[in-house]
Order: sequence, then C-alpha cells, then structure tokens
Amino acid sequence: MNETILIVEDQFVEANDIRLMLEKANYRVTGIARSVARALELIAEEKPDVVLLDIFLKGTLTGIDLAKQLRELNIAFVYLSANFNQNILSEAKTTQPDGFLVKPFREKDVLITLEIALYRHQFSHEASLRREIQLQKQLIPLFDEKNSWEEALMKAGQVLQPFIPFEYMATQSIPLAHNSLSYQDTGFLRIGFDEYQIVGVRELMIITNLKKHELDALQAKTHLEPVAHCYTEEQFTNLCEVPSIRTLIMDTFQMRSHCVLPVSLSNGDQFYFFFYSRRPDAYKAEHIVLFNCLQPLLSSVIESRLKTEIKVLPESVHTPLPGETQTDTDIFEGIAGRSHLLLKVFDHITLVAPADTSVLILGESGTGKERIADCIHTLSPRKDKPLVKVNCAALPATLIESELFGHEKGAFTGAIEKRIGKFEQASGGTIFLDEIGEMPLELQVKLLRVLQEKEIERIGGRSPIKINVRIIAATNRNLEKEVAQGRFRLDLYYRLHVFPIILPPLRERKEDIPVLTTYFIKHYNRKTGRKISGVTDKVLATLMTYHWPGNVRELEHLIERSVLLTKGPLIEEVEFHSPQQTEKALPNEELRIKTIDENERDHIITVLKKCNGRIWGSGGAAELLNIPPTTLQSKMKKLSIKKEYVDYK
Ligand SMILES: Nc1ncnc2c1ncn2[C@@H]1O[C@H](COP(=O)(O)OP(=O)(O)OP(=O)(O)O)[C@@H](O)[C@H]1O
Repeated sequence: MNETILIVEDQFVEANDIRLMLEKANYRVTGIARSVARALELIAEEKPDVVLLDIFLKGTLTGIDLAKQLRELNIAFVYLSANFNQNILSEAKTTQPDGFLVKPFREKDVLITLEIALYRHQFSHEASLRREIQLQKQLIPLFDEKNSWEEALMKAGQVLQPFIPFEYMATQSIPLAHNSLSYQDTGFLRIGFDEYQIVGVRELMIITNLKKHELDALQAKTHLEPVAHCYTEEQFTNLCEVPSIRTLIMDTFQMRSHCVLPVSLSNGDQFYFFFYSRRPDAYKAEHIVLFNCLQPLLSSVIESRLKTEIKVLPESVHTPLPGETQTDTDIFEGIAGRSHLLLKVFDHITLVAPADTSVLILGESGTGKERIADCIHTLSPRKDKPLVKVNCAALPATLIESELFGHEKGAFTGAIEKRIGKFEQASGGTIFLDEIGEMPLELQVKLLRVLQEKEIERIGGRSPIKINVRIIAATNRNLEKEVAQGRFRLDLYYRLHVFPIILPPLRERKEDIPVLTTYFIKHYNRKTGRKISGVTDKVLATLMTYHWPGNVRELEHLIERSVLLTKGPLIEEVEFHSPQQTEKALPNEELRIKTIDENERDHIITVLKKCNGRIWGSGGAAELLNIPPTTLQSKMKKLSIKKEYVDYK
C-alpha cells in the first residue's frame, strides 16, 4: 500500500501524530498544511490520493471551502473535526466527502475510514468512467439515418436522462454564416418514465397562445451562452427577469433550474442543448464535466447528421396527446406515479440495478422502499436468484445474528439443529435489510465485515463462509443523526451510503396522488369484485390537500376501505384516521395580529395557488394582482415565497 495522503490540520501536534500513524501503516504523507492556501500549494506540487481535512484552519478559509476545490480536482477527502454539530455536518455533507472522523479518534478508526474513502472514491471514479463509455456507445447509433432528426434527439435525451436529468429538453442549431434569430427550437417534454412529448414551434404556439412573430421576438432577446452554464433556481429566476424563450419555458412548464450545454461544430456553427428541471438545484458542475467529455463525440455525430438531414429544422411535427405515446414500459411494475421526483428515483434504479453495488433506500415509512428494493432486484442480473427480506426491527436482538448468519448445531442452548441464515439463503441473489437503522451496534460490526470481506460466520462455526450476495438496505431513520448520536457506525454508514436512493414523502409529490388513487381503486376492484370507476372531484381535492403522514401506505388503506364502503360507482367520501392537517392556520395563529408583510405574503400565496403557481401571462397571478410579473417576482423574493409553497396545494 503506497497511497499518498495530505494532512490539512492547524494543530501541529495532532497533525504530527496522524503522520506517524499513517507512515506506520505504510501510507506516504505528502505534507502537512495549516491553511487552505498552503494546502493548495502542496497539492499543486504533488496530487495526493486522499486529503485528511480539519474544518477549522488558520486563515479565513475553512476546510469546507477547500473541500469544494478537492471535489473539482477529483481528490478523495475525509473530514477531521472535534466539532460535529448538526449544522456543520449538514454543511460538510453538501461537499460529498468520502468520510468523517470525529476527534478524538483511535488509530483503527483512521485506518478503516481511509480504506473506505479510497474504496468509495475509486468506485465513483471507475463508475463515472464506465458510464461515459456506456453513454458514448449508446449515443453513436442514434444519429444514423435510421432515425428521423426528432427521433434521434429524443432518443439522445432518453439516454442522457439518468445522467443529466430534465423535465424539458430543447435543442437549437445556430448557423454561423447567417445567424438567423428566427425561433426554431425542438423541445421534448418528459411525460412519463420513458415517455416524451415533442414540442415543436407549432405546439409551443398553441400551448402558449403566442404567434410565431412573438416567439421570434422572444428568441431575439434570448442571450446564448458561448460556454456551458448551470443556473440554480435563484439564478434562473434572475435570468428570466428579461423576457425570453427561457422565461416562456419556465413559466409554461413550471421549470425551476436550467442548464445550457453548447456543442461547437468544426465549421464554427453552434448546436445547443438546453435542459430544464422542476427541481431547484438539478444542475451541478459534474453535469458540465460529463458533457464536456461527450463534446467531441456529439460534435461529430451531430455535424455529420446535420449535413445530410436538415438545413432548416421543421416547424411542425405531430404532437401526440398525453397518453398517446404509450412507450412507457412496464419495467417498474407495481410502482404507480409519474411525478418528476419519482421519475428521478426510476432513473437511479436503472443506473444502479445492473451493478452489484450496495444500495441504501432512504424515506419515511410507507413511501414504498420495499417496492423499490423489489424493483432493483428484478432489474438486476440476479433476478432469477432469491430476494431474501429481513426486517431488522421485527427481530429481537438476541435472535437477529442467528437469523442473518445461521448457527451450527449446539452453538448455544436451544440450537438443536444447524440453521442456514438469511445471507446463505440469498446466495447468488439479493438480501433486503429493512429498517437497518434498528440493527444493534454489535451486529453492525459483523455486517461491515460481510460488506468488506464478502464472508459470514455462522454462530459456533469454525471458519468463515464466502458469500455472493447483493445488499439493499432501507431505513426511515435519519442515519446521520443516528451516527452523530453513536447509535449507528460511521464506517458502516459510509459502506452502505455508496448509492443512496431517496424516496420523497407523498406530500412532496402530490402529482402522484391521482395516479396512485386510480391504481389502488383498480387493484381493490380486482380483489373485491367491485366496479368503482373513480373518485369525485371533491374527494380528489381533499386527497390533494391532506398532508399524508403515513404516505402511500395510508393512501392505499384509505382507498381499500373506501372501495368496500362505497355503494355507487364513485367514491364520494373519504375518512382519514389521522388528524387532518391542511394549510389552515391553527386557532392560536388566527388570534395573533399579523403584520402588513405577513398579510401581503398570505394574499400572494392565495393568489398563486389559484393560478397553480403561474406568474406570467393571461390568468397568471401578476394579472390577477394587477402588478407587473417582475414586481411580483421581487415581492416573492422579498417575502421568501418559494414556488414549492404553492405547488399542488
Ligand atoms: N408508488 C407506488 N405504487 C403502488 N404502490 C405503492 C407505491 N409506493 C408504495 N406502495 C404501496 O404502499 C405500501 C407501503 O409500501 P412499502 O412497504 O414498500 O413502504 P416502506 O417505505 O418500505 O415502508 P416501511 O418503512 O414502513 O417499511 C405497500 O403496500 C406498497 O405496495
């Protein structure tokens, strides 16, 4: 082992202790820096494999500032700190570190953490190289003559989606010679997991009720960046203050972040990909890095295709009605919903399912974590082997070890027979460890060993047994908090956290409620022989305003009960079992006298809700309030009104 390590630590004695410890373990220390500036100098002299990084350093810059640069330089780093309160942990977490060490730490902790950091980093680096190659292979054939131009672009979007997520993608070709400003985008609106609707010029004119010359005028005002650029929600809102095609897209499709990725062609022409997302922070530097790697390939395939195919992009294409393009495959069988948050989860599943990587599914109780685990297994090469499920919370601590790893005959009182544990039962397949946050600490060490060594030991067994099992774990606990409170091992957390999938609560993806409702009605019709056709508008509105503490499970139970109780063809009434919490203020709140700002804020939110969050255009909130849209936007900013406060409520 000759990996190189840079220590960034302002306490000289501590830094020196760590140096001695690392050298003893055969690491090579490239230097000790006490400030960010010195660390950068040392990195310029020799790029280390890992940086051990204290958070509070000499000078004004902190370890967290340095971490951001390390991420860009693709250097693994592990934080060291004596002060890990929740705020620091949250801020440090945004830099995606490869490990954390809390002072004082034992030699063993440092060495294990470093090993994990190197493993995680190498994995993510290898994974990104693999995905680049995979992407290139998928993109090349799309641009051959077999596909029409729109098909080629749409399929390119489908292939890019898991890597550069979007709800709307547009492309545009800008010829250098006659830099026409006439509007000629082709857009692709995501309407399902693998379903896109083409939005050409004609369709955009219909949707926005604008004339071609009005689109052209907006196009003329649209500034085109010469280099790739990402816009967070705030930056995007600022950009859209000057009316442009982007303002129109943001407004029409409720987009919140944006990324522009230009491809330079050899004759000087530019070809643009514009990505839009409904998430506020969908685009990061890593998307630009990935796109830059794909540039040469995209430039050559697009250029050769443009030469033969189109001189002017067609202005009119067929727009399928929603639902007309039934390209959605059934690969996510049993999972209903099409919100962009759920589609993002589907993207993650398709990425991780074929690999052998451990997966950690995070989400509140009843969000569908087990369903996701089923899906990952079914889409993996292990699908014909067993998927063994263990609920760690349901087993008493005394039994769980034998349940997981098995025991030999006579290993303990009562062990009258040899028993094969769940890990061995899952051989060649997958084990799903539900409620992993409940696993006792002693057992966490053993699980860590399984992950590291890929072997288990039966209780009372003489030698370890090699196993080939993929681990999918799930929890509804905040594991970081559990780590901070000493109830969950940091090293295990890092091993499991290699590929986290976050399942958002139902209240954050209310768009899924109508689809889920229909899904459950059909399901319980089949089970009970009823013929309920749906719910009334009033019931749907109630379902949309409810806060769903029990998530999808609660909705499922509600529909199951309602299907049984309903006499007619429609569910006309629903009865919640947990207290109804809608947006109404609490009585105490009503008694309090509100300030003018609070009143203004409430009024704007009410109007925005009425317009489904729409600010601009006819019927938009600005029109109803009789103020210019830009004034409304600045008021919203001043009063901290975020769009998520009004979405679907
Ligand atoms: N998107 C979905 N489409 C259809 N059914 C769903 C969906 N999500 C969850 N369900 C159903 O809701 C119920 C709860 O889901 P599941 O048991 O997977 O949740 P969980 O997150 O694992 O819950 P817990 O943390 O309590 O174990 C199940 O009956 C599941 O089939």
